[in-house]
Amino acid sequence: MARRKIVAGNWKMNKTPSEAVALVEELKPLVKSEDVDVVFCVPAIDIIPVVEATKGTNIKVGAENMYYEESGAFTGEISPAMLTDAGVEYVVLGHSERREYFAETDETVNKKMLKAFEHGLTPIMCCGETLEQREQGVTMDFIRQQVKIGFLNVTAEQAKKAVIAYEPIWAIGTGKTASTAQAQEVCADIRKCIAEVYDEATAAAVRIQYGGSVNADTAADLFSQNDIDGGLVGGASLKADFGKIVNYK
Ligand SMILES: O=C[C@H](O)COP(=O)(O)O
Repeated sequence: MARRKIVAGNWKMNKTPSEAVALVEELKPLVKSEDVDVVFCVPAIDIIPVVEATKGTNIKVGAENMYYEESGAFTGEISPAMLTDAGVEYVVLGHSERREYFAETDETVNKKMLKAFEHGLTPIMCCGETLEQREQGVTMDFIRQQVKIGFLNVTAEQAKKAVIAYEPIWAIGTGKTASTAQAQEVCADIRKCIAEVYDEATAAAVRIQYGGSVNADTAADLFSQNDIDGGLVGGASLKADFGKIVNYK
């Protein structure tokens, strides 16, 4: 069965609540699609107004992070139940910016993955190598480790619903997109890794996005690769171009 494409915008730390609503209103008519799942992953404080503003559209709302505990004395954190209660369906986990600036590790990402599934949230688990790792030829060893630890104790049934975002760190926010061949090669190997950990059926079901300077000019080539099922888009998700990326065909 063909995998359904999924194009998600990661707004990162951009847009106040009122700006968020204005952006949703601008993008709403542009991101209509019958064939593509469209997700807006927004800052925590924007979630409630964005859920409200996207009602009745094809747009799903995602969070950019969450904590792995149910509730309690974890000042500043957001629980999975808070997200689901607010109408969130997706959650970005282990973005490289969180790994770099907020000390996220493969182990904490794994805890978050398990908790997200427990609450019926769909994780978009990010992985990707640095430029140094690519130059040293250890890209796949590194990514395989991120994927294997991230999916530890995740069942095959859960894994089938997961989204993995391959984001080479050197391509994020740099304007330097990975070539379609580079992106396809890594996404295919991630799928192979999932097949080794689980089975072919699970590997065939999991959706793998590419992320890193995706724009309206590069989306069509990238998203038409065999193992690339859409994109996780940063900068270009904050402008009208996002509509062109969703409707890349
Ligand atoms: O999550 C999105 C990625 O970090 C890509 O960001 P970018 O499209 O601005 O390069």
